[in-house]
Amino acid sequence: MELVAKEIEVKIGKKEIVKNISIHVNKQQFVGLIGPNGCGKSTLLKSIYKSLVPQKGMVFLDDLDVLKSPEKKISQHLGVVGQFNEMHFDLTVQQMVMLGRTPHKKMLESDNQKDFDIVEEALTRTNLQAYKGRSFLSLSGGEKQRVILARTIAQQPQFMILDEPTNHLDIRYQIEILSCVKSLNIGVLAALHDLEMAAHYCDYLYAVKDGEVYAHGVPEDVLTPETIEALYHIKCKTFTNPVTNGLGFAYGL
Ligand SMILES: Nc1ncnc2c1ncn2[C@@H]1O[C@H](COP(=O)(O)OP(=O)(O)OP(=O)(O)O)[C@@H](O)[C@H]1O
Repeated sequence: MELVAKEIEVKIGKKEIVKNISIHVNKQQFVGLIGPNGCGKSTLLKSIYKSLVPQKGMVFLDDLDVLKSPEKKISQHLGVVGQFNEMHFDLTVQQMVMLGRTPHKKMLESDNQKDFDIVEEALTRTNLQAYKGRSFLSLSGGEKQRVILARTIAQQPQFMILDEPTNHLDIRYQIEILSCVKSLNIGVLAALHDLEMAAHYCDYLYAVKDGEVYAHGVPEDVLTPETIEALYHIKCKTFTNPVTNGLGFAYGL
């Protein structure tokens, strides 16, 4: 299975936010979207997961036409961890994660042992076992973020879209969450701000600037000082991070 977005265009009012962007995510590939605040990453992701209707373009999961298919059908294959997770009613953490099973169930079908086992595994993967009975609304921002990821894991999608999944998370949890997502071995499309994390976890990157793809390729080819300087209007040097042995970045104005 592959996730393909073709020639997506989004205009809000008179402003062109996404200009003819195409994205390809292969089975089990971790693809990152990078770019400065306001360049259009969230808008592009929203138009791929149907939270927003693009003026032009197509989205396919193999031959499933995402923009024309019912929500439930799409949710059986595609999970989303959005940027804002506000809720107005309260559930326990376990009940929240159980919601991830909904796309696989018939109307009013009750939760069975398999569902409970899947929820347990999702809670374990996200380090949330101890929070099972807690009220979702009482959690911190970072804890809520992990619950939303657990819910999406319980959905068992073949593809996941994540909009800045490490927002709210401390450094350890940023690493844990991205490692957890990577270990799922599914196709991933994630907007990321941390370039070292993007270099470490992504197989392929799209760099977006002013609503257009400025560069794309493997992280070593995209994350050059020249491209980073052009994207963020800063000075940048790259080096080998002595702790991770991966790509490191030094920035300045
Ligand atoms: N509903 C809207 N009405 C007007 N402008 C909008 C709307 N939604 C998004 N925009 C504008 O579109 C541009 C792109 O926003 P978007 O949220 O896609 O950027 P982003 O790359 O995800 O940014 P960030 O890194 O800050 O999350 C911004 O200038 C934003 O103000």
